[in-house]
Amino acid sequence: MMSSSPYEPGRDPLSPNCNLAPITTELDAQSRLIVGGCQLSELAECYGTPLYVLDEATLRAACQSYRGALQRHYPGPSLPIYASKANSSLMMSSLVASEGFGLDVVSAGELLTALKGGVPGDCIVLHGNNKSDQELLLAYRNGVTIVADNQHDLDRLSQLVPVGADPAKLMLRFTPGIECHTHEYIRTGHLDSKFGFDPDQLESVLNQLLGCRWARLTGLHAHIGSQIFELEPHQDLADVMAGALQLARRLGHPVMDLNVGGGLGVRYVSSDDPPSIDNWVKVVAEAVNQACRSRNLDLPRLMCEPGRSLVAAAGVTLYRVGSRKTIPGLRTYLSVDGGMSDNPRPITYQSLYTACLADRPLASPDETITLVGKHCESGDVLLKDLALPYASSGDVLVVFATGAYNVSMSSNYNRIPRPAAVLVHSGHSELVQRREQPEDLLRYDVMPERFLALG
Ligand SMILES: Cc1ncc(COP(=O)(O)O)c(C=O)c1O
Ligand SMILES: N[C@@H](CCCC[NH3+])C(=O)O
Repeated sequence: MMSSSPYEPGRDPLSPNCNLAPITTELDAQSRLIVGGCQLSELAECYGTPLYVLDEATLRAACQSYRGALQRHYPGPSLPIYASKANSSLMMSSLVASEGFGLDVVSAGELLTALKGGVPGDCIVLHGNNKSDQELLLAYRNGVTIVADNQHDLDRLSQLVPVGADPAKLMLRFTPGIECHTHEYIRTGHLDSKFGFDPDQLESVLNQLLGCRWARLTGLHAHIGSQIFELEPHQDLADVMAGALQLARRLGHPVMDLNVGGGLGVRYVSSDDPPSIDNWVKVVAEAVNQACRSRNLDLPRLMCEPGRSLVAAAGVTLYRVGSRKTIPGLRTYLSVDGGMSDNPRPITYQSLYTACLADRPLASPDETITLVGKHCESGDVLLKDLALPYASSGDVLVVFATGAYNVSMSSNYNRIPRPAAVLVHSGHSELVQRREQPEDLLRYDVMPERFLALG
């Protein structure tokens, strides 16, 4: 049996998305795993489990790779924007802002988190295919750019912006009609998508916005999907978007922003081999540059919206091993103290992960187990066919690359409290999200009075 250790020294520290583990991962003298200078099993002891751990150096390395690559490969202005749906918190908002990033939000909750985390309103864009009036107003009042996804957005905004007041800053999202290979739930660029205007509608929407006082069109947006390893669809997108930019300018909109979305994939298992951040940016930047030059267009400000590739590799989740059940000749189930409520990706997208024991990452495996959570659901499987040294109750197990779309998609299924999250850096750990307690889950329950009267 092969060891499934994610400890891969020497992989690309400049492109965290190409690594299984955070870039600061190392072993101590007893071959126990250390991340950000902190021993993982000590973090589990100190903060309890399940525990989300985020490595600050990995987060900053990913941000700096995007920024550096945009500056190197794109001759015009640029602004990377963090897609905060991947992992939204006050700390993340503050960290990406300090790295010169803007931020993309899709709800009032994410928007408040960005603003309170210190991201200036004019560096935030609001997405969403069904924005509420409250969300539109909160965005408008804070100078946030609103990405109009459909006619409903335009109709509502035209009512909400006070007559004579500053116009809302608007981008138009359209579906570019580009297919890519990823799970069907996370594809967005094909025509049969709930997001964005149909490309055939673009001209009439652009005409509709000409001369309107309540909106100023600043840019165009498209996003083709998530966890994509191919580069060609992004090149095709650049060409489609440059065509749309040409149309908008010809019709009289002095549009300066071109937002090509996110989508760069990450390495979850050793067979995954995504492009590096530098390569992705280079291909996108060159394609936009070339598509604009061939149409004689002044270069727009290039915006991109990475989510997963910025945070996935920075995160690991720590669990404690609990019960085991062996069905002779069939399978051994090993249970941990979390599961589909803290990581719904395996049950939602059949996503694969890599895991090992925190204190024995290099030990030879003794058995192949199925790693399951504690939820009342047979599909609550975190990893199938995981080769591990024999794990006893109480051992700390690490699942890698959980920084993206784990805490942000977590739930309280079975009334299980959400885990705490800590940030690690140079041997220090800081709490960035408190652990929920069972009592917290009752906070919004209301017992109807007539039930109380029944005693
Ligand atoms: C509009 C938009 N921008 C950016 C992203 C971020 O994508 P990713 O996490 O794949 O980089 C998404 C998610 O797919 C999205 O819907
Ligand atoms: N939640 C998805 C990605 C969705 C991207 C948002 N449009 C995932 O975990 O892969």
